Amino acid sequence: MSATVEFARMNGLGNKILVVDMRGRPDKVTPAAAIALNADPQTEFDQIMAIHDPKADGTDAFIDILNSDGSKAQACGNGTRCVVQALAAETGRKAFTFQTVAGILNAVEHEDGTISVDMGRPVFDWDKIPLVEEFHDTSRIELQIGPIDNPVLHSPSAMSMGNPHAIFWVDRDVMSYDLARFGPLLENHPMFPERANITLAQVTSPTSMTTRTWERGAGLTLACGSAACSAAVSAARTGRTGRMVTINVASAKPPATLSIEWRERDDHVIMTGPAEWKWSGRLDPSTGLWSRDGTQEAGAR
Ligand SMILES: N[C@@H](CCC[C@H](N)C(=O)O)C(=O)O
Repeated sequence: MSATVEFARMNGLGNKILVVDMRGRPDKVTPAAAIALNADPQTEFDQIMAIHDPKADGTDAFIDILNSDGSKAQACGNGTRCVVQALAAETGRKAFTFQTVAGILNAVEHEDGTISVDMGRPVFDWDKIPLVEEFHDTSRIELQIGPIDNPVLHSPSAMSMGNPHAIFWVDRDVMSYDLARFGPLLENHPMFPERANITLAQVTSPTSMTTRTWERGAGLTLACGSAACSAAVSAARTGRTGRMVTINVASAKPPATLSIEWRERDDHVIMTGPAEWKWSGRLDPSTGLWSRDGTQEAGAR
């Protein structure tokens, strides 16, 4: 293996994250490397968060985000917390400013180890989410799945949290829906020209809800931070909750919650939750060949 970089296998509430240190290099983690890493049970992941040298004044790093199918994502809330934890452990610093293709993100690690990320402002314009069809009100768009006269899921709230989301409101346990079946149909529905992350949300009180997400480019994951933010914003926008909610991410491992505030004063969405380091290794960003620190264990390719 040549030209390797350090990476950490991390857990963002069940979201499987690889944080890859690409600082000081001009190249990128290739889609082929991402697909190869995801094909190995030991390194399979939902997102790669590749840390690059900063491109803009006042930022600490540029973060390139890849889904497990090799496609690019514009935002990843759970992965951003993992990046903060990795850089905080390395530098002793607590506050960071990142740039992604979607804009600037500020984040801070708290004394109790939880991490808050300012995910920026939600976007509701139909052509910026984007949707293929004009909707004056994207808080309830015409889209349904299942029998026409008795749809299983219908009328989602659509928005962008840097990346496209559709939130379907359900009134029973989110685990009781066959999201593995409906997810791919909805992710790739013609309504979403750039595909979409698909979330089921059950509001359980004016300050709490449970979510479950089929992620664009990654499929059924155990948690999705930007989806949790989108569900919180959409719930407040439609009068289902207030602007501060606790999200029980239905499949989170270990069970955990995210706190989301859609801040009134500046319209920004603040997500707070945990991140967990699992193990470290080195990988080749062009091929995905990898090895684990402290063992002879290595990717088979
Ligand atoms: N798991 C992420 C979201 C990942 C990006 C998504 N799959 C996309 O393509 O938009 C999160 O925690 O936000």
